[in-house]
Amino acid sequence: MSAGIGCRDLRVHAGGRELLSVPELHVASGRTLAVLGPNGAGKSTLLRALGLLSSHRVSGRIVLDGRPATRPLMRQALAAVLQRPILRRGTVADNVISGLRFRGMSRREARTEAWPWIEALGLESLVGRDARSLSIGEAQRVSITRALAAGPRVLLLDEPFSGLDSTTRADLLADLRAALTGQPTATILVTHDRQEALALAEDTALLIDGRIRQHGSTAEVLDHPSDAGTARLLGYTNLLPPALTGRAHTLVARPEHTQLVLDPSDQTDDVRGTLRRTVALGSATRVDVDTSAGALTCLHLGDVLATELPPIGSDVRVRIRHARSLTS
Ligand SMILES: Nc1ncnc2c1ncn2[C@@H]1O[C@H](COP(=O)(O)OP(=O)(O)OP(=O)(O)O)[C@@H](O)[C@H]1O
Repeated sequence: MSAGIGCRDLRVHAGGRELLSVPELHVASGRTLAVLGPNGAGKSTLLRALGLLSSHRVSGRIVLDGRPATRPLMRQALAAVLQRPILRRGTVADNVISGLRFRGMSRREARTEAWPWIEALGLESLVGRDARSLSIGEAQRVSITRALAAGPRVLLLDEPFSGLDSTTRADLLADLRAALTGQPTATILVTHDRQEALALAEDTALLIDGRIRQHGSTAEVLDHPSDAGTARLLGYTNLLPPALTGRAHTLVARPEHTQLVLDPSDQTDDVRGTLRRTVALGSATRVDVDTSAGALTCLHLGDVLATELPPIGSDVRVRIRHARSLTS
């Protein structure tokens, strides 16, 4: 294997059961992999095992830059950012340079080395602030800057954006992506949010029940669910079996691609069902429809006036504007 981090035949056991089984995975230096999965899928278990940080029973090989990974090698190579930022006492600057100081650099050298990262992550105005006075978004920005300033060969990110509001999260993701570009760092982001995968990672692996179910370029993986489990994870929550569509395979569709037909003169052959409920979501209206083969969720973007919608219990037609075919 080339520069980066990877594993072969990785298995993790705890509490008498297998939590994870990954035959092979490699993240090359300079690339970012998102590990996307639902709660309990084993994402953190995988991250900790790869970083030699696991307290569970782990078997298999972890490879770092083409060599079997050892704890001392990994300690030198690795930086990690967790869901909750853990900052030391002192200023923001003290925190950002702490990784470099730990590696024996003088304070002055460490500040010079860290400054481009402070600029890249937009922390100039906060450097003198007491780290304990920061908001969670600012604190997470500091812990990411600290990790980057240490010049890691491997960066492990365990849901670091999940506690942030959507604007803070989008800004930090964009800044981090720009900061990582051109760096010789293999980055792994654990997340349950496909938008984060899209914003940060060139590659994505879908992890469900401790197994990687799909792996490839992020755009490809997010738009090509292979089975009902991965379809759900990727937001294709409407399942349309052949009985409903007359097609050879089950189709899956996102709610935003599924709409009620509101114009009675539009007579295209659509899926038929009964309107169960409507929910105003502000910028969109959700409409739930019961069909002979299960429920469908429609999402009408923009304002749909209540008067435009048929009454609850009406027979309705549902149009699927974009669907994927499941072959397994
Ligand atoms: N010591 C343990 N003994 C038994 N099972 C465990 C132990 N530690 C973790 N698990 C189980 O391992 C599975 C994977 O946990 P893990 O934290 O890796 O999932 P995750 O994908 O990171 O989930 P989340 O998104 O909720 O953080 C879970 O079902 C969890 O209950």
